[in-house]
Amino acid sequence: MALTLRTLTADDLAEFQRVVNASFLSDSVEDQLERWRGLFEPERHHAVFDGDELIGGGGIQTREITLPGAGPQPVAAVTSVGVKPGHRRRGVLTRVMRAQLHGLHEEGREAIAALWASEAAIYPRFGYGLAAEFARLEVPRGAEFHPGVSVDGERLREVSRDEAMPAMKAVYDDVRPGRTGWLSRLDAAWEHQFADTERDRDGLSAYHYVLHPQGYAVYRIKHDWRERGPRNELHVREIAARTDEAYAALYRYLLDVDLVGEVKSYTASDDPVVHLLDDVRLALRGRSDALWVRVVDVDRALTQRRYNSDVDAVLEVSDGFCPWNAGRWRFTVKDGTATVHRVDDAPDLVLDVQALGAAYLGGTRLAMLARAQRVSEVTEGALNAVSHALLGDREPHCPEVF
Ligand SMILES: CC(=O)SCCNC(=O)CCNC(=O)[C@H](O)C(C)(C)COP(=O)(O)OP(=O)(O)OC[C@H]1O[C@@H](n2cnc3c(N)ncnc32)[C@H](O)[C@@H]1OP(=O)(O)O
Repeated sequence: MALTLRTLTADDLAEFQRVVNASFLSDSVEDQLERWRGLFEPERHHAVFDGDELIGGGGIQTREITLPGAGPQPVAAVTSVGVKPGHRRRGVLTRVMRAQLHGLHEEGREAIAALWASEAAIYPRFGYGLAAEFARLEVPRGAEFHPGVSVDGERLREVSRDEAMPAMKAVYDDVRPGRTGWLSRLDAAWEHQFADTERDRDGLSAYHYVLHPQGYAVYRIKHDWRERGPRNELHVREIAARTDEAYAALYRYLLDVDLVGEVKSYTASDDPVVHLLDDVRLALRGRSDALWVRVVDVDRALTQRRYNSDVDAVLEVSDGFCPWNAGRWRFTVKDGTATVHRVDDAPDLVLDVQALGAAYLGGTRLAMLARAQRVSEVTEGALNAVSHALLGDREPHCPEVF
């Protein structure tokens, strides 16, 4: 039987979530459904049917993402992608990806899409490039800061979720416009991110909420009591602060919690805590892929962020999945602002749209991608010039999996 694709209605949520949960090898539970409902935009979700049977699909959340120098801008936040076991490798995902990306282009909606990938091999074929990584950090309890660190001496308090939430939202919204990769969060997204049922805890404690007048931290404890003394782990879920002093104060608090052996976090790859420490080697660190970005429309995407330096170069872009992007584009930056026009001129750089997505948030260097044979320089000097223009002041970071 031929497969069909359509957008969803509110009534489809339960079945859609069952299929997506099953695809992730998870059970479906009712309270989870209610949590999803607040984030569910049925008309932005596509599903594929085999006859009457929903066999797979994927969705978009309407969000903003902070871009280098340009603050929050629209992003199609791609989520809940899954295909029923037994119906894989029949092209279901490909149909959903096409409906999403071609739809965004045809309707002139978001100029970029972004996602977290369950497996890194899935999305490059659809033009997604690795734009942001996260760092895994482990710092032993009590690790000292270097002598020049100033913490502001404000009292930090552990409070209830109800007291913490409004303060957290206020801090987050103040900090977000300056943090490349951070997403807008509706109340439903906050509820989802900080849901705290027994199942969400995965054997760890409930969330602890720490407030500072200029910031907050949320953590769980993983118990580990040993004969030689407690080695409990403190897992940081999120930390944000309006000032560097408040950030240091929050970290100092976390590093001094009694009965803890190790403080663990998944954080920005340039989290300053490493350099707050007197002995930087005390911070064990690793990196993994986080946010993948897809440039939907080259011209609209490149003009909606700002740049580090002036440049004028012709980019020859290949794009097998979204052919309207393929061809030569003159990319000119003056005083941080770009203009982008289709041209027939000879190219200075040749690259795939995937490389453009990877470099788009200012973290992944085009010059490095050239060494990985993903970008070719035609005109000497063009590579370093464009690469430098794209770089951001901070590493992009996405503090939530959506
Ligand atoms: C943003 C998110 O939600 S990420 C979550 C993604 N979902 C999951 O990981 C859940 C478990 N996996 C699944 O549900 C499915 O296997 C999916 C969604 C990953 C793929 O769905 P399918 O319908 O089987 O993909 P489809 O048939 O369109 O495959 C397209 C191409 O991608 C390849 N591909 C598909 N899945 C994978 C994978 N996991 N790893 C590598 N390649 C893959 C296929 O081989 C195919 O290649 P081809 O065009 O050269 O033949």
